[in-house]
Amino acid sequence: MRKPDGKIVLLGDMNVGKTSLLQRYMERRFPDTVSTVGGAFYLKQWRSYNISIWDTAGREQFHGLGSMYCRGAAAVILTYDVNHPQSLVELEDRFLGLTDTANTDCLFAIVGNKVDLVEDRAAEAQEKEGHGPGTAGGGGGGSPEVPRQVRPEDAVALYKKILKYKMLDEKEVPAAEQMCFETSAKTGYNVDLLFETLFDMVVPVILRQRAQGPPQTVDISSCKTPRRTRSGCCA
Ligand SMILES: Nc1nc2c(ncn2[C@@H]2O[C@H](COP(=O)(O)OP(=O)(O)OP(=O)(O)O)[C@@H](O)[C@H]2O)c(=O)[nH]1
Ligand SMILES: [Mg+2]
Repeated sequence: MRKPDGKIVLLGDMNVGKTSLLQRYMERRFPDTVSTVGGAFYLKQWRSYNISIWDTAGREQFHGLGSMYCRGAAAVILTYDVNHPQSLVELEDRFLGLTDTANTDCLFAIVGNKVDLVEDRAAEAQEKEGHGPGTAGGGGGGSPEVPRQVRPEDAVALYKKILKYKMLDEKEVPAAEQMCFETSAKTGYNVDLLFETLFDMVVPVILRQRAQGPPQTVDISSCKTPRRTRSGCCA
């Protein structure tokens, strides 16, 4: 198997839908999932590049593994559930520190999943107000207020905090609006957009890394053969 050219890692609290997002993208379906143990990866060929996408466990007991999975990552997808504000807070408190082992030019995407549930609640609220589904788009009072738990602006604020934490200049990295997504693994909403936007962004990172060469490699062919001393040590 050819070594992957780049690595993308999904991080986030348990139950936010990391495995479901990856399965929706790779297998085009929304199967029942079990809580992930450790981690697993898929290989995706994108243009002429092999990209590994790592799914990690959100459960606290596997937390220590996170920084290992992030080692050398070209992009990290920080995932939360739009219906659970605490899952966004956890990204900053618990998961961001794990990305210290990623590449220095690692890209960050912030993904609010399960957006279909927001729409479900909106439909329920609409029904309660006496507008059946048949009246949808019929004007009148318009959509009722959606009982939204996490607003897109909250994700943008986190993205900006990440740039500060990483000491990155806002002008030199993709804009927050480009890197914050709302998705539904259940319906497939924005799932292709998320992964394919990242693949396109990761390719130049891979090319840059190749041009720079592997950072900590010693070229042994350029080393002189050591002279052996009588004691057997090298001089
Ligand atoms: N309604 C809805 N449910 C979802 C969505 N994505 C995932 N789920 C459900 O949420 C639950 C958890 O999904 P997983 O993909 O296993 O979550 P995870 O983040 O991988 O969880 P860990 O592996 O424990 O870290 C499952 O019951 C999924 O069916 C979504 O977009 N919409
Ligand atoms: Mg999982």
